Amino acid sequence: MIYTCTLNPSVDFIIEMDSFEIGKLNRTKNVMKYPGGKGINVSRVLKRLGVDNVALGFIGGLTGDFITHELEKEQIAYDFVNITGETRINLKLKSDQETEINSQGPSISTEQQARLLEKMQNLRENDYLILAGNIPSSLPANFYHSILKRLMEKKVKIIVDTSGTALKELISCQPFLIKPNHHELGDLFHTTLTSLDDIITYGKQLVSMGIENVIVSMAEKGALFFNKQMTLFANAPKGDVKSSVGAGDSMIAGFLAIYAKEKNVEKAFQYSVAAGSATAFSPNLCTRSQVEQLVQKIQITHL
Ligand SMILES: Nc1ncnc2c1ncn2[C@@H]1O[C@H](COP(=O)(O)OP(=O)(O)OP(=O)(O)O)[C@@H](O)[C@H]1O
Ligand SMILES: O=P(O)(O)OC[C@@]1(O)O[C@H](CO)[C@@H](O)[C@@H]1O
Repeated sequence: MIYTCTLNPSVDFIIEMDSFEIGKLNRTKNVMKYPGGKGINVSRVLKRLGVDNVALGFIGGLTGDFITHELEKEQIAYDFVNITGETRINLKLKSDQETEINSQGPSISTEQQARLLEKMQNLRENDYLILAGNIPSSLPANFYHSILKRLMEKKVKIIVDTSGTALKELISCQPFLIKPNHHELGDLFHTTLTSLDDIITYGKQLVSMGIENVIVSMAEKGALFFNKQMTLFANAPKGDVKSSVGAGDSMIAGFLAIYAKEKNVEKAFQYSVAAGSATAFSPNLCTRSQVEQLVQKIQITHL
């Protein structure tokens, strides 16, 4: 089974405006709200790609009810820990540019933390667990690390999509897959990566440090894939970007949707880039038919 974990889910409130001026009265053209948070996005895209999965994490209040209701409509299984606080609302402003305002989120008690860790004890060998998003400030900074340590010996395949210190300390636990973007890859090594050659050097370094598979996304410049056997480059198709929110999450879902069934990393990587771009070209997350239309446009080059 595939599990996603979202420590700090959100209701993503999307506001479209013809123009947006700070300090002025702005009127909306369109507003939409979606269940969000990185793991929840992965769950939603996986389901659209025909892959059953279970969403884990913390949820609370009326905003939490909205999320579970939407997941039920999409027939996505979940097993959240209920918290007393209210799940956050994140604002995504779309005019000529995209502006995001992500809230801090509710605090989570030690008892609630323990309940999530307990649920994770049910995971078994060859299950996949996606840990996606930043760790909220009310949780210990090493919360992901504690999860990985518990699940490593059970041979659960762990996918991590986070950044900064949380990502750095997980490298030694040798996750199955990580997906930094090229800025996050540079941050890991305290540098700024400007050329493809630099990105390749540091991507390969992560594999030599024990990470099985690494995808480095580079927005409209495409993506790179690294493992012990191969280094691949994929172009990103051209299109009209509607919202890049969830593009990275869709890449993870796209990769796993193929890998979990076929164990073919090259095909999984191609599908991953198609899913990322299909989401960038959609107002919210991609659909299966959008991904399948784009996948033929993604060329994979062995480097
Ligand atoms: N402008 C774009 N044109 C085409 N594809 C894009 C564009 N922006 C993003 N993508 C697709 O989405 C993938 C992920 O994008 P990006 O590198 O921005 O990831 P990210 O920083 O994790 O994204 P996010 O945090 O917005 O989810 C890219 O590899 C590409 O396939
Ligand atoms: O505040 P975090 O946890 O870093 O990011 C949360 C978030 O921006 O990430 C998702 C897109 O990847 C959105 O659905 C959500 O609002």
